[in-house]
Amino acid sequence: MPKTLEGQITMEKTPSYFVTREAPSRIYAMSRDTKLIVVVRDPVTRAISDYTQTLSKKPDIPTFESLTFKNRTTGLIDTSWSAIQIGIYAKHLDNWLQFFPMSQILFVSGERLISDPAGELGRVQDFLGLKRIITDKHFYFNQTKGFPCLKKAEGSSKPHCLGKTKGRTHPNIDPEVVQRLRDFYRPFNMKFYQMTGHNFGWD
Ligand SMILES: Nc1ncnc2c1ncn2[C@@H]1O[C@H](COP(=O)(O)OS(=O)(=O)O)[C@@H](OP(=O)(O)O)[C@H]1O
Repeated sequence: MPKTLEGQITMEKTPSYFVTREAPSRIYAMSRDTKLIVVVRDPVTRAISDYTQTLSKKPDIPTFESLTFKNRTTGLIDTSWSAIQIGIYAKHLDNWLQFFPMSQILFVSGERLISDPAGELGRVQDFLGLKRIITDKHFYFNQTKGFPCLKKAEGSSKPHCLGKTKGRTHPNIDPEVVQRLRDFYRPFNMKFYQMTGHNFGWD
């Protein structure tokens, strides 16, 4: 991490930190005052999104449905598959709470980041002790992209949407498999809502 002067905030983003066993102790050893921000979305959609990303790089992988189960007949879910494992948020959060208090962790709703980006970024700015500089005025909904985009990119006067790898069309997944995954995640989601004191509305 670069050195940070008084009055500056240094940010670093790595999606895999949240699910990496050693990350909390290492970050704690670096600075126990670090504020942590995690974007979470419905773990079922997250798993399908994860699969879609892998599929775009390796088109020959097995179907989502076959990777989901250890045994399709018994309906036993393969929790060792990372696309499934990452969505067990309560388990990962437990690991972080061994080192950091909840007051130092902000969970941003991935769903609200799309439906109300300014509102969600308002929470981020408050959490970081910043003035609410980014507001509704900075966003517009781009019909072609199907997502909110910035009216002006940093250092430019032109609108800016995220790239092609963000907001891909997901493949259709067998609704029975989706339902089985919903049932699988429900208790973990409930635990996560309890731990964070926030109902993310995934059920
Ligand atoms: N404004 C805007 N534009 C485009 N996409 C948006 C936006 N806000 C949130 N999202 C969602 O971000 C998802 C991709 O982010 P990732 O977390 O996969 O990115 S990362 O590669 O792990 O950093 C991506 O997931 P997919 O839809 O599965 O591609 C989007 O749903």
